Amino acid sequence: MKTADAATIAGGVPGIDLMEAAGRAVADAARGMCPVPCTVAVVCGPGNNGGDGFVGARLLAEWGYPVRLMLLGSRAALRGDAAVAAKRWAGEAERFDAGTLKGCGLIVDALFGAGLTRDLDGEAKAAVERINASDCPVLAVDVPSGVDGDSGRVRGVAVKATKTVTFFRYKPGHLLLPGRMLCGERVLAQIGIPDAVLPEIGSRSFHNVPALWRAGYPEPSLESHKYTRGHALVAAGSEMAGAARLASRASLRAGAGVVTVAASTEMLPIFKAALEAVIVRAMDDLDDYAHLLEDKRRNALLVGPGAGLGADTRDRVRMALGAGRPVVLDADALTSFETQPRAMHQAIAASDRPVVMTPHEGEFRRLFRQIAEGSDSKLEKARAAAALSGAVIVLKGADTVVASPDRRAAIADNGTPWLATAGSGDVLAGIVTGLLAQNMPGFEAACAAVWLHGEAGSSIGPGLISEDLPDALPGVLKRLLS
Ligand SMILES: NC(=O)C1=CN([C@@H]2O[C@H](COP(=O)(O)OP(=O)(O)OC[C@H]3O[C@@H](n4cnc5c(N)ncnc54)[C@H](OP(=O)(O)O)[C@@H]3O)[C@@H](O)[C@H]2O)[C@@H](O)CC1
Ligand SMILES: Nc1ncnc2c1ncn2[C@@H]1O[C@H](COP(=O)(O)OP(=O)(O)O)[C@@H](O)[C@H]1O
Ligand SMILES: [K+]
Repeated sequence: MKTADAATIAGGVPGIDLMEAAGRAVADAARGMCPVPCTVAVVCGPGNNGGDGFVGARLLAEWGYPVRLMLLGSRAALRGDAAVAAKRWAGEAERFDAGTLKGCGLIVDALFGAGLTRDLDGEAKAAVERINASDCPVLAVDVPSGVDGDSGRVRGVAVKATKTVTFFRYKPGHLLLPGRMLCGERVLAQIGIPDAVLPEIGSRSFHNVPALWRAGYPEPSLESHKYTRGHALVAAGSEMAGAARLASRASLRAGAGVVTVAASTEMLPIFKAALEAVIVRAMDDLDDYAHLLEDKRRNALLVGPGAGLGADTRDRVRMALGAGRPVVLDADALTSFETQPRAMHQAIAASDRPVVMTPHEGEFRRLFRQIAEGSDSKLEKARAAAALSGAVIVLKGADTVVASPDRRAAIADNGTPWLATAGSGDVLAGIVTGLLAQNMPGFEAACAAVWLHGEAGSSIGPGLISEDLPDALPGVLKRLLS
C-alpha cells in the first residue's frame, strides 16, 4: 500500500485527496449502518488511519450526525495528511477515557491501520478493550485496530468490528484468520488508486477468486473424447475405502474423462459396487502399482486418501513422483513421511511435473515442523513450505492458502464451517487430481479446486456430508462457466 500510495501521488493525485476519499468511504459505510442519525464516536490514532477518521467525522457532522471525536495522542503531534485532515475538523478532539463511549450509537475505529508496528499496550490497548467492552456496533477503518494486515494475527489485542472498510485491495489480514473474523462484514472501497500501480507493487499474494484461474479452466470441446479429458489414477490402499471412493467420484465430477481406482483384491467389490463409472483394478503390491503406471494415459496420480501409514505408502509416493506425471499427495501419503520429510522433498525435486500437497494444519506440522513453529503467518508458512519442498502447498482450513514454489499464493474465503466433516479433504484431493488430469497447471488447479470445494460446501450448508460434495459440483460449475 505504501508503494501504491507513492505511485498514485507521483502520478499527480495528492495524498490528501486519497485520504478524503478514504474518509468519505468510511462516512458512507457509517451512514449505511445508522441511516437515522445517532451519536457517532470516532476514535482516532496518531497516524494516517486517524486522518481517515478525522475526514469521516467531518463528513458525518456535515450530514447532521452528532459526532464525538477522540484522539489518542496530541493534535499537535499529527503529521502530513493526517495533520491537514485534523485542521479541516472544526470540532474538539477529546481525550479517550472510560466515559466517552456512553450514549453512542456507533463507534468508528480509526486507531491503527497499515502502520501497526508492534503489539498494543498501555493506552492503545486500554482503548481497544474499551471499544470491545461497549455494546455498540463498530466500524473499522482499513483493518480492526490490532490486527496485523500482513498476517491476520492479533498484535496483543484487537478491535472486534461489525464492519470494516478497506481501500483498493484486500490485504492478507482481511482473509486470514483470526483477522477475517474480527473484520465482520468487509467493504472494499476504491479511492482513486489506479490499477496501473499493480505491476509496480508486484504482489504475489492473491484472493482466491475465479479471475485468478478461470482463463485456464479446462472445458471439453466438440472434438473431445474421454481420454483427451485426462485419466486420473487413485491409489486406494487397504484402509478406509470411503476416502478413495470420495476422491474418485470428485475427480470425475471435476472433469477427468476416466478415473481408475487401484485397490487390494479383497477391497475390489466395495469399489465396484459403489462407483459405476470408475474403473477398478487390483493392486496388492508395488509391482501391481508399477504395472498400472505403465499406461501413460493415466496422467494424474493421487496417493493418500485411505492409503495407510508406512513403508508401502512411502514407496508408492516415490513411484508416483518418479513416474513423470502430476501427483497429488494427501493424508497418509504426507504423514508417512513424518520422520523423513527430506526424502519426500528429494523425490519431489526429481520430478519435473507439478506436485500438489494438501495438508491440514496437523499434517503440515508433521512435515514442516520448523516452518510451522517459526512463523505466525499462515501465508508465509505455506510459501516457505512450497519453497522448501518444491510442491504446491494447499494448507487447508477456513482460510485455505495455496502456495507455489514460485512464491505465488492465494487465500480462500468462500468455504463454510460445514466443510469440517470427515472425508471433505478426500473430495478436495480428488478435485485437484481431476483438474491436473486435464492439464491445468499445479497452482491454478489447486486454487480452482479449493474454490470449487468451498462453493460446493457453501451451496449445501447445514447437514452437509462429504458424499454430497461431488454431486454439488455440476451446479457450481454451471454458474462458474456460464
Ligand atoms: N497508503 C495509502 O494508500 C492510504 C492510506 N490511508 C490510511 O493510512 C493508514 C496507514 O497510515 P500510517 O502509515 O500513518 O499508519 P497508522 O496505521 O495510522 O499507524 C501509525 C501510527 O501508529 C503508531 N503505532 C503503530 N503501532 C503502534 C502500537 N502498537 N501502539 C501505539 N502506537 C502505534 C505509529 O507510531 P510509531 O510507530 O511511529 O511510534 C504511528 O504514529 C491506512 O491504514 C489507511 O487507513 C488512507 O488515508 C488512504 C491512502
Ligand atoms: N471451519 C472451516 N471452514 C471452511 N472450511 C473448512 C473448515 N474446516 C475444515 N474445512 C475444510 O474441509 C476440508 C477438511 O479436510 P481434512 O481436514 O483433510 O478432512 P478429512 O481428512 O476428514 O477429509 C478442508 O478442505 C478444509 O479446508
Ligand atoms: K483501524
